[in-house]
Amino acid sequence: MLPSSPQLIFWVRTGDVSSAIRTLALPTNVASTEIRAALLADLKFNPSNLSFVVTIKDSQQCSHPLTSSIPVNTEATPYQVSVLDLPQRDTTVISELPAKRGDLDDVRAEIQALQRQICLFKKRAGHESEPSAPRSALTDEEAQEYVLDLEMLAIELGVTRDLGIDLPVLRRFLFSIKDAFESNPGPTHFRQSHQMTRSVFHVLQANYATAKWKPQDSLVCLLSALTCGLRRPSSDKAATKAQASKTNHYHAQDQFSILMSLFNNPSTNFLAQLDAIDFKDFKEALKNNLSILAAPRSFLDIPPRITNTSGTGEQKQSQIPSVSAVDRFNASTTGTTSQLKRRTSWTAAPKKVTSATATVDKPSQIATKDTGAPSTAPAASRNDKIMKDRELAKLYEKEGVDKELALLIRQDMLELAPNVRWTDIAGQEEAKTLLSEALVLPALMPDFFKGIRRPWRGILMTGPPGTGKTMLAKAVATECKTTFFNVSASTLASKWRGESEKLVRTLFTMARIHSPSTIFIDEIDSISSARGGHEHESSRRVKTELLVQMDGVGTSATRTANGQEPIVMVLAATNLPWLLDEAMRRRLEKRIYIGPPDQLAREQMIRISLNGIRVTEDVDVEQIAKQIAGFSGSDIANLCRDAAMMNLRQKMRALKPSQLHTVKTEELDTPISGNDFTQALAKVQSSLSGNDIERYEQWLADYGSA
Ligand SMILES: Nc1ncnc2c1ncn2[C@@H]1O[C@H](COP(=O)(O)OP(=O)(O)OP(=O)(O)O)[C@@H](O)[C@H]1O
Repeated sequence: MLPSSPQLIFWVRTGDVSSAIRTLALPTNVASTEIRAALLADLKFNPSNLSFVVTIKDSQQCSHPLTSSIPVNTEATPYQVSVLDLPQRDTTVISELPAKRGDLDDVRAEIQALQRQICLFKKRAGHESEPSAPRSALTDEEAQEYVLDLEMLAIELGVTRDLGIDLPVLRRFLFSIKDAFESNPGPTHFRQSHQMTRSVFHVLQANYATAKWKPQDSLVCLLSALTCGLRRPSSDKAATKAQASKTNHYHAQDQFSILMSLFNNPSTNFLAQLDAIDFKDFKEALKNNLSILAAPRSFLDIPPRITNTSGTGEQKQSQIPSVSAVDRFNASTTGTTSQLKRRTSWTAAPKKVTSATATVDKPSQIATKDTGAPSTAPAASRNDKIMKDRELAKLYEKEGVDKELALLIRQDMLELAPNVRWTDIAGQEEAKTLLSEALVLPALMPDFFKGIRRPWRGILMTGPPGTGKTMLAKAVATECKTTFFNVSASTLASKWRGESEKLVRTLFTMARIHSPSTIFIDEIDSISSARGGHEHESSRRVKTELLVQMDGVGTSATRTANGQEPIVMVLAATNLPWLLDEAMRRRLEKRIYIGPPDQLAREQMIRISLNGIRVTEDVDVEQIAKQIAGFSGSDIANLCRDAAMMNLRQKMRALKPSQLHTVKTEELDTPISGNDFTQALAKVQSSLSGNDIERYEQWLADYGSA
């Protein structure tokens, strides 16, 4: 049975499964790299033989206390000790013991820290187990995450494929279980059930081949673990009545009837096979669910053989899962309100239908209706996206990416389509060539770009404000088809204080996963100015983490799907290069100057700015460009904007307020004239000074590398 109160679960993960099994005296058929046991949490360090003693009770609490001495002087993979705090859903790795025999004091300190943390966890768990402790409801995002995760487990085991179960059916089922948990508050929560299901999955995966289980057995296993917290109404009639009146009964019916629609023939020999496995928690859960399956008539007031299309009036309603969460989920994966509306109306419809064939849609019907259109193409593309998301989620999990931070990074920093092309940028030819070479060639010839030819770890773009540094970074991402992470260093240091180092780590891990990627760090000076006594401790730590991560770029052990080293280019920009400290400067190996545009680039810029706008013949672009020598790119953009508005402003000024509403666009949309430019030129000044430029040139002469 699932624990009714929060518990600590102690995991010992080792690289060598057999040695862990030996060491912990666990049953040998638990052939998983993750060995689970309820924690008695006696962890003592024995300095005389450099070992720690862990005493573990099995999950039935105290039937087989296991005491074992685990050597910490192993040369093997380090032991990783985690505490899983069930109500919190997170597994917290609280310590990683040294892999090699180190300094005795280090090991002792490590163990002591571990003990302190276990105490803390215990206290917290004790506190949270008080009956009055409120249980936080699942957010939509969490629910989506769990459901996606569970779908992935089912897919990974191959059961969906082997049983031909449509994903929409499975998803509706999973959401209905989640809903049932929420409206049927019991000792167990959906979060715990999800965690339980994961544990079951690991055992299933390890035994799948050897035990020769049928796919439906595995799926029953997973679903049983998931639903075991949902108790069927007690045999006590009064209690049953009370429960039914609270609609618990119907929620249980929901999950049961869908389960039945998936498995009309639950395996009969399954329990016998299961006896070979010492995994009491889920065996108990499974028994509960199989007994429900075996007694449909007593539990549900419906005919014994339930198919997707059977049922009567009220049962029909009860069998329709609560799909609001499904809709929200699907909407969030496809992102269109109209589709959401269509689906909502579809899901609401069966309640009104009285025909005996309208209870639960067949998988094929659901697949079609779910897209809101008869065509299968949108469904295919959405499925592609879901599969892609799933693969990504798997990779994130494999690489230990914190899900919440990943979400924040995706929301705040990941720009999917910057949509700036090289041709949108006037001049800066050298920078364009250098940037595309630095990124494109290593991707094309990874074998060549090794050793001394390894790609640049980082490139610094420096120059006065408004000269196109940000545009260049975006164009790199568009033209070189890389994933683009746009990070403002000052935001990183301020907004994320406390979490910033972790954020930096997560950012780089994600960049490797999404390789080839560009991480653009604007205003790098704000995070990496030369160390001074006044430097904030947390900024210093963020900077250090950034340096560490940049060192890892190009030397990562993480490989892409095709076995290549991930390509992550750090592109930094600053208007104040002289503030950069030496450590950062060294890592930004290529340092290039993005200066104000020359005559040709200014002409180009004017043409780009006026693209699609009518101009009169007296506009002499070459002449204007000469007049604005020393202007930055953004100054030129402002000039053109001003010139384009000049005529309009004058016309608007001549109109009375009442005429403003009736004036036609064509009347205002007149071509830009040479005179407009003359007037605009009188107003717009260059934002750059000669001294500034000299300072950049001096810095580039000292430290530049392009
Ligand atoms: N070379 C250029 N080609 C076309 N437009 C440019 C160019 N340089 C600057 N601009 C214009 O100036 C605006 C600002 O450019 P951008 O933000 O890339 O400059 P920046 O060098 O990153 O400035 P800052 O250092 O202030 O962040 C752009 O939106 C664009 O309109």
